[in-house]
Amino acid sequence: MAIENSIIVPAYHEHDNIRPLTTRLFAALESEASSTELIFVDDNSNDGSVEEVDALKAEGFNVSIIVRTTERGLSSAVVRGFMEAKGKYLVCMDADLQHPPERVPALLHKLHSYAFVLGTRYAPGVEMDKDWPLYRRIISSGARTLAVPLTPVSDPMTGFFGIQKEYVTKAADHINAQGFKIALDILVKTGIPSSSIAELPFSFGVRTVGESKLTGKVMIFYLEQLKELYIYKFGLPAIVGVLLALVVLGLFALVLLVKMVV
Ligand SMILES: Nc1nc2c(ncn2[C@@H]2O[C@H](COP(=O)(O)OP(=O)(O)O[C@H]3O[C@H](CO)[C@@H](O)[C@H](O)[C@@H]3O)[C@@H](O)[C@H]2O)c(=O)[nH]1
Ligand SMILES: [Mg+2]
Repeated sequence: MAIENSIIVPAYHEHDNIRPLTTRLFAALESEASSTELIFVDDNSNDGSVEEVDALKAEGFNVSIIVRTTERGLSSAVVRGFMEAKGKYLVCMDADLQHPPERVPALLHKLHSYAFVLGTRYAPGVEMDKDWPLYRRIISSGARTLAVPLTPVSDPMTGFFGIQKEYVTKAADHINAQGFKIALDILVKTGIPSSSIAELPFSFGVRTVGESKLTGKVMIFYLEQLKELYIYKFGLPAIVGVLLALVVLGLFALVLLVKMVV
């Protein structure tokens, strides 16, 4: 059967999550399983992930693994997976089961009618796992606030989303594959209108096996990515103009304050 759907999973040291993700995903897909491929994009983890994928393939699952040896990084791994995908409908999700495979069919269903479907953790009826650490919640909401001027979506930080392949192809030359926030980059660079974007609430789980790869370096990458996206969206002169206006307003307020006090 022709492949309609491609599920792309960036994976680094995720050996223990590969089997549960694959079996849960294909079980959830039911009749759509035969038209779906699952692609892991691994950065030379050397942890038995390749052998696990081979075993799953031998059991009949349509799963493959791309092993990159000269590149590293979440977003560039996703871009690589998108480029290799055969399907018209592309889904990106994490390997660590924080994105429930059982929500993929609903996401694919919406993707038939919308160019972009965003898995959101900020919607009525869904919740963060209570065990998600407070410091991660604070970082996430700060990062989310900084992205507000860039996109109207409720969860620009999400790593769980779907996109029709034609839109990736159009944006391919502009996507910044450096950082962790590929959904945000695609949303800004493709300029997909709000009317073509749907949201799908999901409950964000806690990683139970393996470790998060979020580091200070990743946060710096995020700030650099934001700078690039602001310039991309609003243009450098507009950004400089707003900054200058803020400085002038600040000085004006300071002068008023000094006059009131003196
Ligand atoms: N190939 C590859 N995969 C990577 C790399 N770094 C991380 N990954 C994979 O990318 C996924 C997310 O990485 P985590 O380490 O689990 O990230 P997180 O801190 O839990 O962040 C997640 O939550 C965010 C929301 O707060 C998401 O926005 C983000 O995309 C990610 O899903 C996992 O499948 C992980 O193996 C890398 O350098 N290379
Ligand atoms: Mg994670």
